Amino acid sequence: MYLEELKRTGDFLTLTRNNEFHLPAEQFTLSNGTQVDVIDTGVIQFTPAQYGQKDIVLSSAIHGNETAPIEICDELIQSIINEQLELKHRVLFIFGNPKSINIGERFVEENLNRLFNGTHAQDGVDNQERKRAANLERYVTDFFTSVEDGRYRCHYDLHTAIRGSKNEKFAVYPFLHGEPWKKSQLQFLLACGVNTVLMMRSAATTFSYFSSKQFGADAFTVELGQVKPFGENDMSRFAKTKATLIALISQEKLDFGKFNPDDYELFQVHRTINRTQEDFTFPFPDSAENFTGFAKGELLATDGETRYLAEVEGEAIIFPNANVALGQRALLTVIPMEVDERFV
Ligand SMILES: O=C(O)CCC(=O)N[C@@H](CCC(=O)O)C(=O)O
Ligand SMILES: [Zn+2]
Repeated sequence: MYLEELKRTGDFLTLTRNNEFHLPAEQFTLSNGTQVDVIDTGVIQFTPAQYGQKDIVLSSAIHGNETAPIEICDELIQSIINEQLELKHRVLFIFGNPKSINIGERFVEENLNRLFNGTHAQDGVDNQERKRAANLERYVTDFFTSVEDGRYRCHYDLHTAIRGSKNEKFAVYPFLHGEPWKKSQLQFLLACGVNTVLMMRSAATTFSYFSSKQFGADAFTVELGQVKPFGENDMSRFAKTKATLIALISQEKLDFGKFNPDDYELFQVHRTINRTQEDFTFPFPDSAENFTGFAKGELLATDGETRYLAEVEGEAIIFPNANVALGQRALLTVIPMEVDERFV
């Protein structure tokens, strides 16, 4: 039904926004031999006739108001369908939460990025975001497992942060359960304009953790700047990211040259502070940026009767959000770390 329009315009984002919850699967082949599979609303897979060793997932709009990554992926999808960009590898694009894009909000009923790794099936709750998390898990599983074993897998889940950040772009490296972090991934992120990486130290319910844990994918949550409405993003700030993503999907191999540890600012998570009480506050204003450091003993947050004080000099705040649901993460704190033997 919708195929002729999609073939003509390549505008999968509009098609997705016009079908908030479901789109019937369809398939067609580009004249360059790439097979296009629309799997559901917001989910489209490209399979070149002769594909290389990489299986690549690029997701955006897991939070609907984080528009810059949506615009980047929209442009990439259009150039693939319009045949200006030819792929070397299998690629799955995902616009996570179409309805939340349309209402310009982080989520509709429940934060989609807290529902992966099976959390969508817990507590007897049912809503569209839970259904979507279950479906997205299934689509990613099919994408990674419908080809032979032993292929290279990666998943970049693209976001923007609610607050400004001292380090404008940064990535979250999901907990690897003791496996080493990869210098080549730091190099890829640097080429995307992301020199700052946070190492998580525990399991999570995020999309990137799901792909990392379940499929051994090189997976990251990538924060590309601050949340802005459509049309207000300065796309020149994402030029390196877009160029590197294009290189990833259209070139056999990427060459980053020699690894230099001085190119990076690395942090490890010091602790996670959850909101457990209605009365949860921060002592700092909404203008306080991610990566702001606090002196040892300074107040970081108050959760009911509990006062959280900085435990180490320079403990820095990431993603402070006093409005999260009870039981959810309201703040991460991080401390600097160096490249050492745990990186390969
Ligand atoms: O700026 C904020 O407060 C949140 C930005 C955002 O959506 N971040 C992700 C990070 C996911 C991760 O920890 O890997 C999120 O909170 O879901
Ligand atoms: Zn987000």
